[in-house]
Amino acid sequence: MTAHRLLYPEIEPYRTGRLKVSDLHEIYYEECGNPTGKPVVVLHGGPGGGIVPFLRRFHNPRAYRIILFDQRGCGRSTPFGELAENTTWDLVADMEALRKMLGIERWQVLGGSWGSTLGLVYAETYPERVSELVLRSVFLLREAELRWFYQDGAGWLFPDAFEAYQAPIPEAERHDMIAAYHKRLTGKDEAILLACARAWSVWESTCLSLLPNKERIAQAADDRFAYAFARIECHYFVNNGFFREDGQLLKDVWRVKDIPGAIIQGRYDVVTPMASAWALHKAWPKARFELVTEAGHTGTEPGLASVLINVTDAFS
Ligand SMILES: CNCC(=O)c1nnc(C(C)(C)C)o1
Repeated sequence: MTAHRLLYPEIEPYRTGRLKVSDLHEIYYEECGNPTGKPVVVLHGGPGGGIVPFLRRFHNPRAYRIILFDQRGCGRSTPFGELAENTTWDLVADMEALRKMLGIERWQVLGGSWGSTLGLVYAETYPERVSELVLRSVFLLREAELRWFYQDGAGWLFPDAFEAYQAPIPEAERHDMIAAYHKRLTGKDEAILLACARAWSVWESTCLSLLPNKERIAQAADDRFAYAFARIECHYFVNNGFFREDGQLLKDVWRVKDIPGAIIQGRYDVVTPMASAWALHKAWPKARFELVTEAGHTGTEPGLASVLINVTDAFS
C-alpha cells in the first residue's frame, strides 16, 4: 500500500459573502487560504450537493486563494431547493459573476463528479479564464451515464440498495425511474416528496466509496440535504444537463485542449464509472491522467485525495 498524502488541515474561511445573481437567486460563497494567493474555484457535486468543509482542503492554503460557493438552490444559497432559473448555463453565468466581483482575471477550476461536469462546461465556455482544469470522478452527464446509475447498471453491483431506491416507485413506472422520481420530487405531496428524496439521496451515497461510509449515508438521509440534492439532481437529469446534444462535453473538448489539466479517476467508481474519464482522456491527451486503483467515487478516499493534493501542489 503506497503512503498516501492527507488533505490539508481543516480551515475556516477568512471571508464569506452572498451574491445576488438574479431577481430570484442569491448564492453563498466563501474564501479560504491566502487572499493574495493563486485563485482557484472549487465546485461541489450533485448538482445540489452544496459545499462541505473537506472541499477547502485540496489546496495548500499558503499558496492558494480558495473560493467555494453553494450553487443555486442548495447549501446556504437561496431560495433553498428552487428549480426555477436553475440550469447549467445559469451556474456558468454565476461563476463569471463571482469571478468578476472578486476581481479575478483567471482561476484554476477544480471539480469532482458533477463539479467535473460544471468545471468542464465552464472551461469550454470561457477557456481564457481558466489557468488549470482539475477534474475528479468524471461525469459527462451523457444518457448512457444516467441510464447506468439510475436505471439499469449500478444496481447489479448494489442490488440490495437498488431495491430500496426502487421501492417508492410503483412497478408500472419503473421503466423510467428518473421521470417517475421527477414527478414525485416536484409534486404537491410533501410526505411522498421527502420519502423519494431520501431514497434517491441514500441510493447515491451508498455507492459513493469503495468501502461503506455509514456517516455519509446517514447525512444523505437528512431531510434538508435530501430535499435539495434529489430535486436539483433530478431536475438537471430529466433535462439532460440542458446540453444541446448528448455527448456535448466530449464534442467540445477541443476548446480546452491547451489548458493545463488533470483527470483523476477511481478504478472502482460506481457512480461515475471510469469509461467517462477514459473517453475524456482519449479526447484530451495533453491532460495528466491519474487512475487510482484502490478508490471509488468520492474525493476523500485516501488514494484520490492524495493524487488531488499532488496535482494542486504541482500547479501551485
Ligand atoms: C450524479 N451525481 C454525482 C455527484 O456529483 C455526487 N454524487 N454525490 C454527491 C455528493 C458528494 C454531493 C453527495 O455528489
